[in-house]
Amino acid sequence: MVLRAVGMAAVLQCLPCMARAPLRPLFTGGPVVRLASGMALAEQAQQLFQSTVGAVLPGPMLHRALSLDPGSGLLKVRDRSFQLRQNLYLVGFGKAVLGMAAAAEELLGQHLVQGVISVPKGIRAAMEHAGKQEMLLKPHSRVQVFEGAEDNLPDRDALRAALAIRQLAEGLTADDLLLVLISGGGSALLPAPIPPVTLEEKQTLTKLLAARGANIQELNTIRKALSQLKGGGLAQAAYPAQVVSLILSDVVGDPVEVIASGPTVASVHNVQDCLHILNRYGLRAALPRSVKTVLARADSDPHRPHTCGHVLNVIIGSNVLALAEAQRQAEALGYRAVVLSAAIQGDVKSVARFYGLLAQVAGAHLTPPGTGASLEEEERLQEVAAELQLPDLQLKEALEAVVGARGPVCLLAGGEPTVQLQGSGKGGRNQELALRVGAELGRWPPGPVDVLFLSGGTDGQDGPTEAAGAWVMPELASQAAAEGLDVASFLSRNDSHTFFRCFRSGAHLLRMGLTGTNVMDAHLLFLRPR
Ligand SMILES: Nc1ncnc2c1ncn2[C@@H]1O[C@H](COP(=O)(O)OP(=O)(O)OP(=O)(O)O)[C@@H](O)[C@H]1O
Ligand SMILES: O=C(O)[C@H](O)CO
Repeated sequence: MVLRAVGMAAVLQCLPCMARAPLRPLFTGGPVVRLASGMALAEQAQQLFQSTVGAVLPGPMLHRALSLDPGSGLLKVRDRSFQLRQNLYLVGFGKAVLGMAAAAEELLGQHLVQGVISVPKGIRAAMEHAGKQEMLLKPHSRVQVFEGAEDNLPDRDALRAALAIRQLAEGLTADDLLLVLISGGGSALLPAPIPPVTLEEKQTLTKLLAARGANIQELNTIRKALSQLKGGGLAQAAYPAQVVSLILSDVVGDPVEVIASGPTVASVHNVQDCLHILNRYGLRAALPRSVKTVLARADSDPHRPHTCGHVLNVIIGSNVLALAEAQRQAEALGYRAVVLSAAIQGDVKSVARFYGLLAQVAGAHLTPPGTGASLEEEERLQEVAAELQLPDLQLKEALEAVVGARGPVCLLAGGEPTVQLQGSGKGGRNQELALRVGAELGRWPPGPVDVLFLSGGTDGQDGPTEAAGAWVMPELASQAAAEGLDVASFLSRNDSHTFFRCFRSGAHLLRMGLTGTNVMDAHLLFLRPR
């Protein structure tokens, strides 16, 4: 009751501040802690986040992955070469594909005959508005653009795009090379249900599975079984042309068969796998007749599984790559930097607890004996880490590095925690994580170490908000209380964005607009002994 009253007061108090607070650009947030270099810790954190995103922007990624010898027309992709002679075709689907296509056309345009891409509704206008010309195709581009899949759901526009992509692929010959640009969101942007399954039926099934908690592997296994193009179908349609897929990963572990439902990767799943998943989420009994028909047919279909021997699938950007760049930049700024994990998953509350304990334990290693965490906290940290089951976690290595550092430390991680929505507030998983970590950090007595935690979505948009994420320090809860903002109350409503818009007039929000890329989230934890 008390909490609710405080929360309402805070919201009311917030409204005027939201009305008058202008959106602050990145780098102008209220710096509080200064490093020896003179640059504020908050500024460094935001700069590092920008570097993380910068490493996986479409242009730099494409240029790293491809090289063209203009004289001979020889295209090199990794250790493979392809002869270009006006025989190049391009298709693409995903949230980051507009910028990828622009970069590809700039690099290979002289050989490009035709292209078709399927990208999210409104993305061209958003990029134009943000002045990101490098993400836009040139006026006389050979690439036809379809916009669709509003709210990340397959729709009629995306279906039209998928049919145009299929048509282009089916028209190719053995002399042609098909460049396929793939990024997250590609599944919804390439719907081509196998008849008699309809778009509406596929949409309903996808929504039901997602709402009942199916993970992306499960969801995409079902999508593949019901699609003409997913699970290797696109590669099959393009045969006998050579196919090169350039993939920007938005899935932990970069599994090519899962990202955008692997349209150029032969599916290894059978009907039993699908039935198992449908059973698990209580959907088997209520399946539409059309879905049952397609699943029943699948086992005896001579065209499946698709063969993909003519395909080269290449991951050109990922969370791992982005974190590696952030680590390099942090070390250039004088930090001892360690990548903890690129596979952070699990409930946001446990993830926040993990970072809170990590900050305390690492902080203790940086301060004189007796001023920091106890053995008990170290054990709690190990327990929480074990519960999260992060396959690639380098916790021991990170703590050893902290012990050896005796100076500023930056621990980096990435992935995609989940938020179980309970309230009707406005937020995203990054802002919620940051707010929860802020609350955790405030629970410990402050040691002689400055601490800052930042969480940001590399696509620049955290949930349905205009911010990419937020950054926090241990003083957050007490400073918020002084402004009449109760952190727990905002958290109970999943209202992290409203909190950060109010707190210090939005100074802790990361605002960079849509970045044109998407490799999940980045988490940066800075510790600096005073
Ligand atoms: N009020 C809220 N507070 C916290 N998290 C929220 C809130 N509303 C939505 N979300 C979370 O935001 C996520 C959806 O946002 P977003 O589009 O950024 O993620 P996504 O669908 O995983 O796409 P991408 O992988 O491109 O980032 C969901 O995980 C959802 O739980
Ligand atoms: O499109 C999809 O399937 C998801 O974004 C995972 O890549």
